[in-house]
Order: sequence, then C-alpha cells, then structure tokens
Amino acid sequence: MATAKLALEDGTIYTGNSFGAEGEVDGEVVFNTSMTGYQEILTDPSYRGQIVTMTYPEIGNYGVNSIDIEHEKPSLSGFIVREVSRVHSNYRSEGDISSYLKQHNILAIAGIDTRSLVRRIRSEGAMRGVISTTDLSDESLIAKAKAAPGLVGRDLVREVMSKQNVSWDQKLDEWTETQIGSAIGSGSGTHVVCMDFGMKWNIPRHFASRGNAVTVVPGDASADDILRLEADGVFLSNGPGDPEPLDYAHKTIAQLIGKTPVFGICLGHQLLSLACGAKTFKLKFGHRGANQPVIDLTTGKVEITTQNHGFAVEESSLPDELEITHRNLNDDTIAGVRHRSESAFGVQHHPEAAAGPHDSSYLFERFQEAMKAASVS
Ligand SMILES: NC(=O)CC[C@H](N)C(=O)O
Repeated sequence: MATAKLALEDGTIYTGNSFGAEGEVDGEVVFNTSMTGYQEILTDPSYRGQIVTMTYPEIGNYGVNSIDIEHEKPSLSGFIVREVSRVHSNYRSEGDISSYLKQHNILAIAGIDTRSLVRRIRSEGAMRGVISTTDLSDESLIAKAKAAPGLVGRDLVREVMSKQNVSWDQKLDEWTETQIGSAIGSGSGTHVVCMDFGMKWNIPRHFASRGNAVTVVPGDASADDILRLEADGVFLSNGPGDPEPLDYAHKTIAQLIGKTPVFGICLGHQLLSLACGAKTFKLKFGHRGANQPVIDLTTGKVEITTQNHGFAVEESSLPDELEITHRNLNDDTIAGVRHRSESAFGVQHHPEAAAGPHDSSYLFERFQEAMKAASVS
C-alpha cells in the first residue's frame, strides 16, 4: 500500500497507508463512534466536506453491498481507520471496501493511531485537515490544511441534493420492516413531500414502508411549487454543512409552516428552527455515532439514537413559538423542538437509524398522526 499522510491545521502529522483513491483532499476532520454501519456512513451525504475517522479499530470485515447504501455514491471527502480488515466475509457482501473507495475516488488512510487523533479532536475541536498520497512534505501539507475552506458559511447542500422532482417507492429491507412492526402500511394513502437537502435514503424508505406516497423535491424548491403538489405533509431532510447560509430554505420553510404539517430531521430540524427565528452554532467536535442518549421530554422516555451533526440550535436564541421537546443527555444540547401553535416539529438525531438502534422510529408515527389530524381539521 502506498504511503498517505494526514496533516491537521494545528501542525500535527499522521503517516499511514493509502487504501482508497490516490491524490489529495481537504476537509473538516471529525470522528464517528459507531461500531458498525461504515457503508451507511460513507454514503451519507451529510458528510460532504468532511474527513471521517472511525473510532472502531477494524473496518471492512463485512465488505460492501448494494443494499446498505444511503445515496448512490459516497460524498464525504476522506476516510480514516486504524486497520482495514484483510478479509471480508458476509452473506450479503459484494466486494471489499478498498475497491469500493477507489471506484468512487475517495481517499482513505489506514494504520494511524486513531485514538490519538480522536483525543486531539476532542480536546481542540474539529479541525481542518488534508490527506495526501502525492505531496508528502509535512510543511506543505500543514499549510494546505490551514488554507482549507472549512464548513462555516458554505452551501454544500446544492452539491448533493436532487435536481428534479422524483416519486419514491423503495421500501425498507425486510429485516428492518420487522423492527417497525405494526407501523407497516399505517400511513396508507397519505402523501409526503420530502425536501431533499442531501437526504439519507432510509428516510423515504421509512415513509414508503408505512404506505405513504412519497415525492422528493430539490431543497431549493419554492413553497408555491411544494404546495402545488397538495401533499398531506412536508418532510425536511438531513444534509451537509452549515444550516445558516441556506436562506432560500429558511424562507420556504417559513412559508410552509401553518399551511401543512412539517417534520424535520437533523439539518431539517436546524432549518425549521432557523425559519422560526432561532440561531444555530457550531459544536466543538459534533455528535457522530450510534449510541447517543436523547430524552423525549414529552414522555420522559430515553432513546438511544444515531447522530451525525456538527451544528446545533442555540438555546438562548429560541423564539417563544418553539418549545424544546428533546435533549441530548451527553451535553444537554437541544435535540428536538416543536411549534407551539402550528403542526411543525424537528429532531436533531436520526430516527431512520441507518445504521443504528430503532428507538426513535416512533417519530415517523408522530408525523403520520400530525398529517391525519391536519386532514380532518
Ligand atoms: N446529518 C445532518 O443533517 C447534519 C446537519 C448539519 N450539516 C450539521 O452538521 O449539523
């Protein structure tokens, strides 16, 4: 394997082996603590602009397949692991992770001390970095890391969202359907429009398995275009980067609230909050993993959740019309809000759980109930 280097903006260099594409890439270096689900992480469009480090020490053991993808291809900047499994073995496996990353031109580095890297990110915060197989000069790589654009103030959504309306009919895989049990088919006949800001595919799969008719529209669709579809509710998807510069989405969502039930996940929750006048801020190193505890304050129940976000809604900026419904129990940040007088709510975590526990899938039922309530009122 060729040598690859990772340089951070604080001047740290890690030397390892390349196991993906050759070349050079910059991005914000973050970490994910999930023990499984690397293919879902690789294909989650919310990682656009980021170099993702896995804390789990061996990655690739169950290979890759065409079922566990959350988008047609990976859109993250780079991937860092302690060790790539030399064998991949699973009845669903269709190939190995290294060939998959090469095929999609994603740089990846193995063989570095990921514990040291993660401790550095935890103490200093997420940092800009560069991975290279072509330039191995420490000085030059550190200068490139310092010059990298970072995430703040950039619109990365337009790089990953769909460009036209599509109707969606793919359902959850059979095993996941068994996990949501009686909810299968419960939304029959109800039409959901999903505003796509870089949506993970397991979200529309959840809607389709519940029997909803699903139309996916680009994240920059206007409120008029969306309302013309006469849906029973509008879903706001996850997506990459800083939610603050996406003013076209804030404006559209502000126009939708009160006219149709609205439900947002992750970036969608942040955009819903911004549309109501709240502010967002960048977390020190974000929440990325599959065991983040969240409390639903409306029921007192704790759910173990999948998360992937670097920004959050600023509590002191919350307007009166928004009420906090969920909190992250690790750091007490806002994990969910709802509108006090209109049918609109959002959560910071990922109830579609790809990959992760299914504790939060009740939120899809809450949205079904909100759409049914609106249709009879
Ligand atoms: N998964 C997401 O939707 C991420 C939201 C946003 N880009 C963040 O990092 O906070």
